[in-house]
Amino acid sequence: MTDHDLLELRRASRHFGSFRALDEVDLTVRAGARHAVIGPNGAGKSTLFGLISGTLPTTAGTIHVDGRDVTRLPVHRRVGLGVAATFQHSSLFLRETVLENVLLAVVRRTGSRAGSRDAAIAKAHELLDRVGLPARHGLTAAELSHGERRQLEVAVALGTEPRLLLLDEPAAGMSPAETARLTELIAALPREVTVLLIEHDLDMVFELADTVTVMHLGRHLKTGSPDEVRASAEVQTAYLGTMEVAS
Ligand SMILES: Nc1ncnc2c1ncn2[C@@H]1O[C@H](COP(=O)(O)OP(=O)(O)OP(=O)(O)O)[C@@H](O)[C@H]1O
Repeated sequence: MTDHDLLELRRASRHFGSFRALDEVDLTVRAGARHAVIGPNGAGKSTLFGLISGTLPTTAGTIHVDGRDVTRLPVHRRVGLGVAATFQHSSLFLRETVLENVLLAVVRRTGSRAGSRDAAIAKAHELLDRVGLPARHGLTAAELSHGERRQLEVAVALGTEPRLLLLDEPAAGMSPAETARLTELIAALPREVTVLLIEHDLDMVFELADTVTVMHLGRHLKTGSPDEVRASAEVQTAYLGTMEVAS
């Protein structure tokens, strides 16, 4: 399960006009990894996620998931292959209940076969338990705190039974207590779920990640273990004047 490459980008590029937001990026994510992507603002991290999830077309290069070329597949086909994402801008249905939000994802994955609704509801409750929102199922998503909404987004993403979970700044705007809870939640995910995480909170990154990729100015700068990345002079230089790599 965890001895192969789940995601492979080769020379993946995204240009906006003449601007190279992502420039020939190679990235390999092992199955079962907790792999973080970090880099200063504008490094191309969100663009990279857009290419992997399918919300942004690639200008050049290829993307493979489990050996299959997904470069030109639309988002829903990638979801069907097990790629799920949470984004910086929430995609929750705010007027629906917390349970309905998760249920929609579960049903989208399993289909709405007669007799399967009870199982889907049970699954949705199980996911809400897992993300720490068991008592919130009857509230609308709008009634949740910011941190709880991020937890719900993770439950919605898990509802599609992903093999690859993309988390785009999940701790953005969270209190330290909420970040700690979210970190625990991600750490407790089963290894069948490979996690690719963009995060500015470097404490969270270095606590969770077994592999860290550093992006800079649209290019891949370095991939290594947290210790290798922390010790890298080129990484320190890239961050100079923006933020420090946590020690
Ligand atoms: N639709 C667009 N049109 C033009 N330029 C864009 C577009 N989207 C992103 N960019 C540019 O591409 C570069 C990379 O942006 P991206 O959002 O991927 O960076 P990031 O590393 O995620 O940054 P942050 O940490 O601030 O979220 C930035 O210079 C950004 O201004």
